Amino acid sequence: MERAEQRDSLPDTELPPKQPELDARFIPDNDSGAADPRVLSDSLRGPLVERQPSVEHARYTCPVRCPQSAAVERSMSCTTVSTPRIVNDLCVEPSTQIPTPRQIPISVPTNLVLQEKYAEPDVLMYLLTEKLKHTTLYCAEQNPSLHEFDVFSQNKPPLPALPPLWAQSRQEVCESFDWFRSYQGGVYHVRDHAKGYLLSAFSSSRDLFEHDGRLIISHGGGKAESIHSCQGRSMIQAADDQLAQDKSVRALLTNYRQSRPLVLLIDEKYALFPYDLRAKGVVYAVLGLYTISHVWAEYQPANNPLGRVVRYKFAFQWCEGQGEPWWIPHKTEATAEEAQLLSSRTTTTATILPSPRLPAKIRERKLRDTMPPKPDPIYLTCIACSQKTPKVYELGWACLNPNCNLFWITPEHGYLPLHLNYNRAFLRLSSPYMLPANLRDIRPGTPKSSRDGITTTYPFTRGLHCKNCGRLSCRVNWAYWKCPTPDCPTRVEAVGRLRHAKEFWNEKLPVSFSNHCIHAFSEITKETPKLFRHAHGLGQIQTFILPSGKGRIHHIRTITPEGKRAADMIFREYQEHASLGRLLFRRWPMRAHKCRGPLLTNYFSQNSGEPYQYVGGTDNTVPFSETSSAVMKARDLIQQRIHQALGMRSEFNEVLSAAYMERQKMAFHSDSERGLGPLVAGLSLGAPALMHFRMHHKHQGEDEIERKGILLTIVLRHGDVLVMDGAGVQEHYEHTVVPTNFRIAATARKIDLQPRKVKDVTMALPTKSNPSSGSNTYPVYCTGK
Ligand SMILES: O=C(O)CCC(=O)C(=O)O
Repeated sequence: MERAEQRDSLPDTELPPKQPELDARFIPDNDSGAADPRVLSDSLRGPLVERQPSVEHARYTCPVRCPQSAAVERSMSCTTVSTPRIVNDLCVEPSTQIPTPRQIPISVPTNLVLQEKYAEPDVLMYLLTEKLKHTTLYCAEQNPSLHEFDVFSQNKPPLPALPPLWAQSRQEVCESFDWFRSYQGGVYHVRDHAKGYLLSAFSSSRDLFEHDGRLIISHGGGKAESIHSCQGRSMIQAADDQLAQDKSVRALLTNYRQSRPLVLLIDEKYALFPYDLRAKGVVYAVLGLYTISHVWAEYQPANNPLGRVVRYKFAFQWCEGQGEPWWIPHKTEATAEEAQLLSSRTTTTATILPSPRLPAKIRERKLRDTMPPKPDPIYLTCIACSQKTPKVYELGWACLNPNCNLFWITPEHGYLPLHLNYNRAFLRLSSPYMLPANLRDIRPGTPKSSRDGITTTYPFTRGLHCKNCGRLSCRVNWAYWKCPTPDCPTRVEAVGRLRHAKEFWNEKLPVSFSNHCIHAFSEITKETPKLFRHAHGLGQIQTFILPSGKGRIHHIRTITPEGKRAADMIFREYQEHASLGRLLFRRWPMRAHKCRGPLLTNYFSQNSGEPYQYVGGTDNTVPFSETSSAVMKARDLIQQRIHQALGMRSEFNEVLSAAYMERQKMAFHSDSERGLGPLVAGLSLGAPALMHFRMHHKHQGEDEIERKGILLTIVLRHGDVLVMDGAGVQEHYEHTVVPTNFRIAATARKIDLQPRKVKDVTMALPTKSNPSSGSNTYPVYCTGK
């Protein structure tokens, strides 16, 4: 059962999701209690100086001076509940009445650091409630009640109003907001510059949200420790140094050099944002445009053999010209002090108003920070590499160029320690960056009807920005866009003219062959093509034979124009009925995927006849008696062609109709739902498509070519019928269909009508490199016995 979820590949640019980083400061010691040279002491070891581990370096002082101990040795980190644990710089003595521990695996975000990857739920609860009010912990346990702890959101005030741009799923953002179209990475970059940057849970030390969010410091560029799925097994990939030439870092550095603004977004896990987004049902919110005011590199502790990694840090400053950040409540009257500050500022546009909510102490600090800079120079030049580096930390200046021999070394104190405070002068806002007028409004426009009446082009696949509630959403329905926020009335009709098949006759194929291509390693053979006669002329049949009796694939083509007439009429009828609402083409949520929030199929579909669980199940099924006549005509034509060309009688009781707009496709999958008959046949209408076959991921061997390669490609044209003949085709192969333009397909199957029962099956999930990798378990229906 590997299907609907795989049909809809994530965009090819995507990377596996970021995983939380572990903090190497607290890796348990070896049994002897002696310091492990691999583990960082309180000064991070650099590449040049070999330091001998010493007991002194193996001790940490508890910064909150808890009553139990003033200093905790790393060697004390063990798994018993009575032992002190070190959590995010806090020495924590768990309560003695903790009930029997039950070990559960947890994934640890960077701002909650446990010594080991296992902890008892009660200890976690204790830590969370008693010590870590500002921490979000995501517990990857099976028990849904323990699935997510969000202690921080409990302590944040609810978001006072909806943001001007927000969404509930990553797909909603990516499909409707051109500044951020990365499904899994945190940096969206195009042609070497960054357009969008997502702030999420995986923060690192000294990430900051200052000046009410006008200054945000974050580490960017990936390479965090991550968990990868490999043939069903999870494997940890250690964190690695970020390099200036890594794609994301390089793009951000380009923005910095060119003072090119980019958009910052947050999700509801971003702990430094002062409001709880979830209170308003917001999962993603667009903050606005920022420029990068400073870039530097740091050592961060990491769970890798060196115990540390290089991380690039970026200081993002709010661009003036966008008005006041939307999350700052409007202030009615400025105090005399603030009025003075306002008049002293050089900017002519929006100015900083301290939020009325902020306590007086913070207001004072803000005022101090925004005073004109003291003579203290922020940037100094390194004597070794001649690069200018800002004085980032209070302790002293250090070269922060990771390629320099003096990286991370201060002239006065040697290696910088782990615990560092920022130099306050460094945190002052730099001179404001004024946005060019054309950038001041980043809200997407409303979809426009096209002048030529064609509404199947790529821009019409994009989502909607609701002018009423600010929600970004996907286009779910064929006939209209609708804002999904309950009670929001926004609806935009998508009326377009019907398209004729002949408009696609001259579509260019992205391949050099015109009918098919068999890979040399595939062992697939083909029979000599045969002609056959049908009511309106001649057709041709080409049969491909899969090795070891795994099945056959028949490509039935109608070669005379008269033969295409039936297909022309069905194509037209499909479109008419879809625009009249007699055929409800829509996109369906997939049940297993790696993205946050629901993920919709890439194409529109409607199922007719018997329920087909893969795409929408019974929700997406209209009985044949009520379905559009286009569907019934498509089924009849498929059955006729099979009879005329192959001499076989077939009677299909289910038809999945799929409509693809420009750039939409169905990703690799196999039609192996239990209860499906061995014959699956599809009619192609409209633009041509490439249908590729490759080995099923279950049967992929060690051989790289066999594993990755496409073994057979068939060009499907308007009116063609493609028949997959034999259960072995689905068992051993996967297929994908990539249309060149607007296309409709009707795929018919015979579904066993025996009562079905729910059963757990493991199905694969799409990834960038292998759309069928990974696994996940969810209930599907299958035949009884
Ligand atoms: O012809 C198409 O569009 C692909 C249909 C298909 O692969 C399916 O429905 O399983």
